Amino acid sequence: MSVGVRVRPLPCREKDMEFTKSAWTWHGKTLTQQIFPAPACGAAPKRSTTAAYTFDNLYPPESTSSHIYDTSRVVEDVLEGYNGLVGCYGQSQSGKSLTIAAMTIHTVQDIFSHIHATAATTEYLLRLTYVQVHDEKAIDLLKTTSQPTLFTQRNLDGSFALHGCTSVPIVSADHALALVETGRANQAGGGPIIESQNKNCLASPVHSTILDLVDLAASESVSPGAMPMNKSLLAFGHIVWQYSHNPTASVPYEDSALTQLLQPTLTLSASMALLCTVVPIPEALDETHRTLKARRIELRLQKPMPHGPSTFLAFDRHLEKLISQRDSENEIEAKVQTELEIRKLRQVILNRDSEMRGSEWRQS
Ligand SMILES: Nc1ncnc2c1ncn2[C@@H]1O[C@H](COP(=O)(O)OP(=O)(O)OP(=O)(O)O)[C@@H](O)[C@H]1O
Repeated sequence: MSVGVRVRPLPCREKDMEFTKSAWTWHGKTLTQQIFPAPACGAAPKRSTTAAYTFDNLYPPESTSSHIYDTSRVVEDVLEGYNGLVGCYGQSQSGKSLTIAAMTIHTVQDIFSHIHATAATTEYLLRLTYVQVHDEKAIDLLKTTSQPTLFTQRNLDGSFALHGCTSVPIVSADHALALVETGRANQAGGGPIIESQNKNCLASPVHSTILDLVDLAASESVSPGAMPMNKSLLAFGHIVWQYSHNPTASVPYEDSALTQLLQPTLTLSASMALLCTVVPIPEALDETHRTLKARRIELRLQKPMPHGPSTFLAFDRHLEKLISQRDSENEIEAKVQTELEIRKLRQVILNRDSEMRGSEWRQS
């Protein structure tokens, strides 16, 4: 997993500019912060100390979002068949939403370029989910009707299944971006589920990969004394900390709604990029110090097992086949039989689009 830091351009406030000149420096992949402890009442000022942090990538204020995207490389891994997670965290107003929005645009554009480039040999079905975690409740941001609140259930194998989550089949990059734009919210995440199969062999396995892009809540919501304490962000941070310090211990996904949702991608077998966003202003020094404690994590990438043929992709393909069979049938009786099969399959697809959709892919 790569951990990168994006330093936001300074807000135009002269006093901050002066302070910052002496408080922050960055060079290569290292950010050095000068810390000025507040003097006790009536006491002489304490001497400042410095703290240096080195990351896989450091993006100074002039870095572009496309450069950040290119260096994170998660989408390349996803297109090779690994699950992936891109998460942004940091203090409020540090650029989390701006960064994740840019990453989303590049991601969907690259996925569709890849789909077009390989369309001769591979068939794809892309679906999009988008969920917000608020007050430990998962809310379906793509649900246009009532009941947007989702619930997770534990499967026998210990994994979590998300029930009733909408996953909309996506036809183009613009379609995906319009959906995300419509539902955008804080502490929200989701992304494409990509199913692919060899076009020339119906019996070949179907590969299914998930990419989650997550805009995490502001890091102040887990600072000492924060009320209410954001349980999901805290649990997410614990898992990341555990991966870097004790990677063989069992992972406490059950601790929060967010970590249950991210179970397929918040794992050492998935490709992960974490981006810490920071604002180099005096008020943010303490918060930034906490944000920057993220450390490099060694992954053990592993592709998810391919599915059998009973997947979304196979349903759609089978429906197309039945329709063309019905249209070319000469016998009226055979036409009716095929029509009945088509209706049955349409019902299955309709059901798939409602209740079980979310849980099916989470179980995969
Ligand atoms: N790299 C950047 N370049 C220019 N402007 C930026 C950059 N990062 C953030 N900003 C600006 O700072 C403001 C806050 O950004 P953004 O909403 O992305 O922060 P956030 O961390 O998601 O905030 P919050 O936690 O409050 O939701 C916005 O006006 C945004 O345009």
